[in-house]
Amino acid sequence: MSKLLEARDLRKSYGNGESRVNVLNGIDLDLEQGTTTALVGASGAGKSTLLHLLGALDHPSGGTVRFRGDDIFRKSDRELAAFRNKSIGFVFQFHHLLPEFSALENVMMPALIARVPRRDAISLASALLADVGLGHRLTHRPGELSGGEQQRVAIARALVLSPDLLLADEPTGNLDMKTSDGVHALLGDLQKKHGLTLVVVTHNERLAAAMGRTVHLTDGKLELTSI
Ligand SMILES: Nc1ncnc2c1ncn2[C@@H]1O[C@H](COP(=O)(O)OP(=O)(O)OP(=O)(O)O)[C@@H](O)[C@H]1O
Repeated sequence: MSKLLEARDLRKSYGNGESRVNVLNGIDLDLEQGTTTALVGASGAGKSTLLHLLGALDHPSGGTVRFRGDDIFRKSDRELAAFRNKSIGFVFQFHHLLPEFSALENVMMPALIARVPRRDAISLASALLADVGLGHRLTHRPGELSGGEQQRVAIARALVLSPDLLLADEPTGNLDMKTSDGVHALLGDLQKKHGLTLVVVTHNERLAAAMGRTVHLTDGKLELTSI
């Protein structure tokens, strides 16, 4: 197995002086290519903060993240944005689909922004929507879809530029249990099909245990709780 990502002594603080809060206090984490990691921890433990650093959405206060050996925070902002668009897909609890666009258009959007030719973007997006079980909902707008279906569209959108790493931050946080199980199962299937490296933040320890290894964030440090 080859290493996709290596975080070392990753630190993040917010605020200054007396209002300074140390959220991450030296995180070491290795992600092997094609593996799934569930990230669990209490509310406010810093799970989203860590995911944002792994996905280069924010800069750490200290430490390094190497992606295929490349120290990502040495890149300029412009290089970092290009790296992120190419290599990392994000799924959030609130998926921010564009309400006035169809499912197909929502999934195509990152591809069009990345200047993928329209015809290719349509076929990529249609295939991904079929993969997430929505091949029959291409022209529906988000408001015409259920919560679980909307999250499936968001997952398809996250995959449209073929990322190596998919980061999902409580993707089932506002779904009922049955729908959550379906979305987690889908993430597992897509991880295998696309050979993705997947990190999923979840409060649901039952789903976490079913996903692969679990790492637990507590007091700003990570503990491996299961493999
Ligand atoms: N931009 C920010 N400025 C200041 N403090 C922040 C900022 N972002 C997060 N924090 C603080 O960092 C801590 C960790 O937040 P984070 O959202 O990473 O936790 P979490 O484990 O994802 O929580 P939850 O499970 O409730 O989503 C919290 O105390 C939060 O208030």
